[in-house]
Amino acid sequence: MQTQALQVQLAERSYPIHFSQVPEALKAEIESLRAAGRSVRVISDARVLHAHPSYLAQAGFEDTEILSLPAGETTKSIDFFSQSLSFLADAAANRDCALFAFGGGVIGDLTGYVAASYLRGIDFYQIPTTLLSMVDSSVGGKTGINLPEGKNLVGAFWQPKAVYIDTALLQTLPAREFAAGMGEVIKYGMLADLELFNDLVALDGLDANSPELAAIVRRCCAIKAQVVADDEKETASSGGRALLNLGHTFAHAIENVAGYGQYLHGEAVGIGLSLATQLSVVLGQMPHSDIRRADRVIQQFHLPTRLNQALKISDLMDAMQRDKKNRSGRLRFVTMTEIGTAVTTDGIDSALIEQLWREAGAE
Ligand SMILES: NC(=O)c1ccc[n+]([C@@H]2O[C@H](COP(=O)([O-])OP(=O)(O)OC[C@H]3O[C@@H](n4cnc5c(N)ncnc54)[C@H](O)[C@@H]3O)[C@@H](O)[C@H]2O)c1
Ligand SMILES: O=C(O)C(=O)C[C@@H](O)[C@H](O)[C@H](O)COP(=O)(O)O
Ligand SMILES: [Zn+2]
Repeated sequence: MQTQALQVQLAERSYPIHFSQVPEALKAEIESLRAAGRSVRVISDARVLHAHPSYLAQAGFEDTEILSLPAGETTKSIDFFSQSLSFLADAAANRDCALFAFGGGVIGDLTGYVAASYLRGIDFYQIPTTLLSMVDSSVGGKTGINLPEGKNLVGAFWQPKAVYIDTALLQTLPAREFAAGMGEVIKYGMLADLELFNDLVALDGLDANSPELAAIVRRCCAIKAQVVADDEKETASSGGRALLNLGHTFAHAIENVAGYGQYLHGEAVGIGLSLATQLSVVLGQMPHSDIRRADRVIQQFHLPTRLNQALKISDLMDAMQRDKKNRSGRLRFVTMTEIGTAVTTDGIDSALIEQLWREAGAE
């Protein structure tokens, strides 16, 4: 198994993703920051700190001020953004403050946006603690919070200085959260890596103890690092970073309309991947048999492919109108031409999307 760091290549904003001897590497990082006279602060959530009460101290963070926020999607909000800024301002943190996110995607996205905003930008580091944050959210610098009107509507592209991935932290992750992370793993297979998709199909299951886990996490990070290096701020006129949004036009609408936290992000992505596959089939880009192929793997990892409650189609369509990929008032979707190859697709008839929602259990 490869243990050396991966590099996200972004010229002066390049950074490493560390995978081995993480507590030791973190300790060295903290020592070097402190030796340079810099202050260190951490934002985390109560559940993570409860699950790993001594991890930070062992990784060199003893005597570090830690802001512990409530766990869950509703923490990715203006209120907790404001509270996090006050945490830094109350301590008179300077521009040399290094801010660490210790948690899942909620903490990573929020902390990154706090770092992007405080004093117009301070350094931040990611220590992801969920599968989802290890394979996706800790890499790439999309930071932000939700608004009542839509997911991730406020934020900034702000790259971390380094990412420290320690899969041992996943030992305490609840099974439902592990499954949610698999939503993004399956997404990577479907958008860019048929071999990964087929490897997932062949697995009996996957959990924190599986010998295959470390290589799968690294593979997802490598795909993301490449896509981000090629199109950091999602400005490509087609394809590019937007492809990482496979399934997300549907998923974000579900999360928003059902109420943040009702569906975990990865669960909504499971439904979104199924719908993106159906859309690709209806557009004549993939054979009908791929619907079953996709749904099988999504269900194999304990994720839904249909809604568990009847959301209103009109609300879902409204939420989609606020998707950041849209251009000139027109919806833009990510579809596939085959499993393992994604493309951006514009100009889809909204009646077709409404029909897909209906089949997913909306009304
Ligand atoms: N920035 C990006 O590129 C990107 C990518 C994907 C998802 N996201 C965002 O990430 C968020 C979802 O992240 P998430 O799935 O990590 O959710 P999360 O951060 O809410 O964490 C999930 C739950 O697991 C708990 N937890 C975390 N680590 C634990 C551990 N090791 N042991 C026990 N419990 C633990 C948390 O307290 C929380 O209750 C969404 O807001 C989504 O929009 C962002
Ligand atoms: O990093 C990206 O780019 C992604 O799209 C990764 C997604 O998994 C993630 O959910 C991201 O937060 C979605 O971003 P958004 O721009 O659609 O809000
Ligand atoms: Zn996502």
